[in-house]
Amino acid sequence: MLSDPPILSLDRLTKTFTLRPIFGRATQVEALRAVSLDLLPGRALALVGESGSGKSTVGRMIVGHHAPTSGRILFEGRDIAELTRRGDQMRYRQAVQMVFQDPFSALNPAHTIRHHLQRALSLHQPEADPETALREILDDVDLDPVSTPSKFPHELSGGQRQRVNFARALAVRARLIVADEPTSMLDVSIRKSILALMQRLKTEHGLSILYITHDIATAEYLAEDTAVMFRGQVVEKGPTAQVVGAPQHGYTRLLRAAVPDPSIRLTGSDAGFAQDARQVRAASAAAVRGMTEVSTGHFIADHAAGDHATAETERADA
Ligand SMILES: Nc1ncnc2c1ncn2[C@@H]1O[C@H](COP(=O)(O)OP(=O)(O)OP(=O)(O)O)[C@@H](O)[C@H]1O
Repeated sequence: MLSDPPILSLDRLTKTFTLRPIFGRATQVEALRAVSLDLLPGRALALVGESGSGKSTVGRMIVGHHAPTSGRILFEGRDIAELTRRGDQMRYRQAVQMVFQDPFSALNPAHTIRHHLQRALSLHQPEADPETALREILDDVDLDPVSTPSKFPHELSGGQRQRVNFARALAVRARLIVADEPTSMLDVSIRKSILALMQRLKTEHGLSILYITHDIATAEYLAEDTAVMFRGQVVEKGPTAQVVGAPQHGYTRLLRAAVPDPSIRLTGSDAGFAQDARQVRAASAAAVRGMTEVSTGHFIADHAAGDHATAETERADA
């Protein structure tokens, strides 16, 4: 599996937003700075980082909501900017589906679940018997195939609505799901079951998943590979076991330390740790010049400036 070519690659993807206030001068936000990532078929890649690190911008660019300022998005080796034929664009839009944080946002409150799914099924699986296909797809996402079709979105729980969103991706025969914080608006008690559903879609349906999250602990559950973002750059990436289990970049260690895991001990006083955290963040925000492979497939960023501060902090943490 490791030798399979990526289903999706980001090649030095950069996005600068220009903010034009009514008064005052326009300002620029560098949301993404030369992000390069590979997602392998049938696997999950967790894109982890704090709020504002650029994760959602990556997801939105993959599904075409924003055009890159520079860099490329390759789907099965083809630059999506070069998909100029309408048929190719439609196939891409079908193959890559997004599931959002708010399970309500993609559902029309005026329509039943049957309407949402059967429309997708009739367009993308015209050969299938509509009722059988509907039942199977609801079954696939653990929704009751008898009672669910006639319900409206507001009659379902948040977790059930999110299941409908995944069912819709199955209905259009998606190959890649971009799941942007798909559990963060759900009750803690059902988050794990949605992660389990995604795990099953990956293993049983061969779907590839870009799992966007601020919660590094959940990456371990779902994703074979993890990339950590900070201030629009990837600072560490590789197999989740290494990136989350044995992080090498100062920022990832900081993110990991914020996980309430009793096996992680912070040395020194809280004040000392906060001081270190500031140093690590300052160093990690510096431009990434390249990546160093610290073990097979596991890379950490080399920063243009501030490397010294990062190294010092890591020694202090060790
Ligand atoms: N449409 C936009 N116009 C201007 N700035 C934007 C736009 N979208 C995102 N940004 C800015 O880009 C940066 C990255 O935002 P993004 O939403 O990608 O981060 P994130 O890691 O997904 O955070 P969150 O988890 O809070 O959504 C932020 O500084 C944000 O304010």
